[in-house]
Parts: sequence; C-alpha cells; structure tokens
Amino acid sequence: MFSQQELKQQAADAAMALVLPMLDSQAIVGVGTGSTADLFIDSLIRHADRFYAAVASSERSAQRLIAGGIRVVDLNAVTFMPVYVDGADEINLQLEMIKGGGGALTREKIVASVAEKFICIADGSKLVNQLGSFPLPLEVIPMARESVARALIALGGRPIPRTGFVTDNGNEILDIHELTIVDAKALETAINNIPGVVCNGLFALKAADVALLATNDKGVYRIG
Ligand SMILES: O=C(CO)[C@H](O)[C@H](O)COP(=O)(O)O
Repeated sequence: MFSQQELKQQAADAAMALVLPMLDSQAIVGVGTGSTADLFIDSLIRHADRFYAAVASSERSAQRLIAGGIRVVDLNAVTFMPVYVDGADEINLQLEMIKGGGGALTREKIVASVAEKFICIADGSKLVNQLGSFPLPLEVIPMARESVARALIALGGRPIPRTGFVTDNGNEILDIHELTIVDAKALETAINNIPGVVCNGLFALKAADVALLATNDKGVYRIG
C-alpha cells in the first residue's frame, strides 16, 4: 500500500512525463498551489533547463519556484502557455473540480484560463461521483461577506467564513457546506453572478483536460 504522499508523488511524476514533451527553451509553465502541486514544482526544479519560466497561482508557489531557481513571470507578460498543472479537492469523471482548499482559487482559475491544457494531479481519493462533499470555497470582497452568505443559504448551502485567512488578493474565503451540486456549470455561473463574489471554486465551465489520479489498485489512472 502506498501512502497518500507517495500517491501524490506518483501523480506529479506522471504529469512531468506528460509535460516534458511540451517544453522548449521559450516555454512558460503554469503552476498550481497545494501539497500535490508542490511535488510537481519540485520536479520542475529538477528540469529547470527544459523551459524558460513559470507562472504561479499563489505567492506560496512563487516562493517555492524562486527558491528552486525557477524564473517566475507575471501573467500579464504571457501570451502563450502550453500547460497548467494543479491539484484539486474533488474531481468527477467529467473532469469538473472543486478547488480552493488552499484559498488560491481565483489565481488558479485565471492562470488555468490562459493555458492550452489543464492537467489535474491528485491521489485517487479526490475522485467523486458527485461534487460537493468538500465545502465549496468562495473568494469574496470583505464588505460583501454577509450578503454573499445569505445568497448561498438561499441556494441551499451552509456558509462558514474561513477565519484568520486572507487571500493573496486581500479578500476573504467563505466555505460553503452542504450544497447539492447537480449541474456544476449552472451553479458556477449562478454563484459568479452574486455581487461581491470574486471567484468560486467550481471549475466546471472550464474543466480539466486531463486528470492523473494515482491509486493503489490501478496505478496512475488517466481520465481525458
Ligand atoms: O485548490 C487548491 C488550492 O487552492 C489545491 O489544488 C487543492 O486544495 C488540493 O490541494 P492538495 O494537493 O494539497 O490536496
């Protein structure tokens, strides 16, 4: 039996094998946030001579990349990014995800939107039939925390503010428990339309292109 950490490592290694042929001396790689993304960053650091630079989805990932000698560039300077690699809190067979457990959902969604291909890496426990057991993170403008919370209660959720946490953008996180997510794209759109919501952690309108899920029974299982 592999530990969860070993499974995350296997998923990160599988992503690196997929990404390497996409790289050249000009390539810019999009990098996510979290414990699985950290392992991918460590692998990127070992292949620093194979690409030009990275774009990070959080200050935390930027610091890890820089500490490893990787050039980190501003997304505004980037017109083409072949690939974005990141973890997920939940993913379904349609490659729709809940992300934002680490609070970096807004920058993650922005960087992912620029990339040609989103590769999701995770241990197999993140694969679900229906999204929503993991509380859905919302980044909200601080003055709108309570009005957004009321709107989410009306949608059937139970919002809990993530206390003592400020996003890289200076905003707050509401974690929405007990949402029934039947149509993830429709819910993502509906929540985006609530004034004060900066971003929600549903990645369904633009889902992942490929998932690499490391499991004990099937090895690294690829979807997409
Ligand atoms: O969305 C994220 C951070 O905002 C992460 O990708 C997600 O929380 C998964 O993290 P981990 O790889 O540590 O399980």
